[in-house]
Amino acid sequence: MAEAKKLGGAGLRGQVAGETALCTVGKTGAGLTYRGYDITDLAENAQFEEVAYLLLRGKLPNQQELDEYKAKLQSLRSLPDALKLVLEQIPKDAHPMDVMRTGCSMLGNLETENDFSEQDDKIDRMMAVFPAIITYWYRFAQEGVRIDTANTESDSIGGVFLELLHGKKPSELHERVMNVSLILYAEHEFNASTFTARVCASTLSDIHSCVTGAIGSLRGPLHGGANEAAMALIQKFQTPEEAEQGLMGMLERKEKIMGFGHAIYSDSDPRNAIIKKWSEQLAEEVGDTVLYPVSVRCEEVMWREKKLFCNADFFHASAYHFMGIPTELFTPIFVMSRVSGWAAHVKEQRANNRIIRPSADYTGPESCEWQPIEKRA
Ligand SMILES: CC(=O)SCCNC(=O)CCNC(=O)[C@H](O)C(C)(C)COP(=O)(O)OP(=O)(O)OC[C@H]1O[C@@H](n2cnc3c(N)ncnc32)[C@H](O)[C@@H]1OP(=O)(O)O
Ligand SMILES: O=C([O-])CC(=O)C(=O)O
Repeated sequence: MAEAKKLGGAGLRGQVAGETALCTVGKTGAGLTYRGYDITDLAENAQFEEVAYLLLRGKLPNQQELDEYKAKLQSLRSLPDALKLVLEQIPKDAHPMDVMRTGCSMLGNLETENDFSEQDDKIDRMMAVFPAIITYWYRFAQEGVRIDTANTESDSIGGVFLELLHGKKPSELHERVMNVSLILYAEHEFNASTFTARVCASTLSDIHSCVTGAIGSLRGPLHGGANEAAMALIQKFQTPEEAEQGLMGMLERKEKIMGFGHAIYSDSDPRNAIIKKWSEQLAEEVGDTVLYPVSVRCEEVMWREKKLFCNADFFHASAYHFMGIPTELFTPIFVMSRVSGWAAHVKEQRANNRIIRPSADYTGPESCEWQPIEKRA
């Protein structure tokens, strides 16, 4: 087992900023658990809804609880007319993460959380309606159609997303891969977007504000946006040899390679092996002879040259692409999943709250003398 990564320096790295019972990340150099369950077991055996229930309600559901939870989510999939109207106003070339942010914020105006006793219902509603928000806007902006988001054959969040996006029930394989992907992305301790949510929660703000802020943090290419950036990278190359040459040049120019490295893991991200396996299977299904081999070569080169490994985002890029998902929708899928983790953290923060307010080392000027405006340079 690898040594734990040496943590220090800027970015609050290595500093404990609170407690959580939700997740461990890289505890022995690798490894990821949600409430004590290993990510590999969850990805192999669970439905995403079971994992969301585990995070949000504190235990794995029994069959009746799972059926009731899924039925509840199914009943909450329709969009309010006022939200549809807002989505229809958003430019067709907007970034879908901005659409998610606006959609979540508008939902908070229409269905405001007035009291924390309402938190579970508000969270269930967000879980149910996020796939509807993004696909309603996308299909309206791209095709001018107004889809009925409440009416689907699929009953899983991943299946509903694919069905609303493509206008037909997905294959079993695609629904399964979406399910695995949503499980892998659901929770990751005090990552940047979750910490954003917790800081917001610590002021006793409402759940929609916490999640809207978290969406903004997830959008950046150093965090969730890396899956889109990884797609842009691998699409540049036609062969593994071209990829090798391209990467060597980027490394020489000291460019960041998106989808590689991690703030906590030292030598692997346990989510990578899982999604890589599914990406390979999807590559076989679509007869791909370019993107998957290019991705594998990128992985080899980065490890050989820099000891940098693929994080969760890298093989998600090819996997999503093989399922016909447009690149700009990759990070919104992360939102559809991570809302479960964010919301679980908000609940945890609220249950034992103190406002999060660290200190800073001051580096500015000392004791300046006041200058009237006419005397200033
Ligand atoms: C789901 C997720 O959010 S996973 C993360 C997704 N983000 C990405 O894939 C973006 C690319 N990766 C990165 O930018 C970084 O690895 C981060 C943001 C994930 C972690 O950042 P840090 O904790 O600061 O990384 P770390 O301390 O390990 O960096 C060590 C060195 O490796 C370099 N490095 C780290 N990742 C990369 C990379 N992907 N490409 C090139 N160089 C890198 C750093 O620049 C640093 O070099 P330096 O010492 O010369 O400055
Ligand atoms: O933990 C992190 O810093 C980033 C990450 O992998 C995640 O949020 O899934």
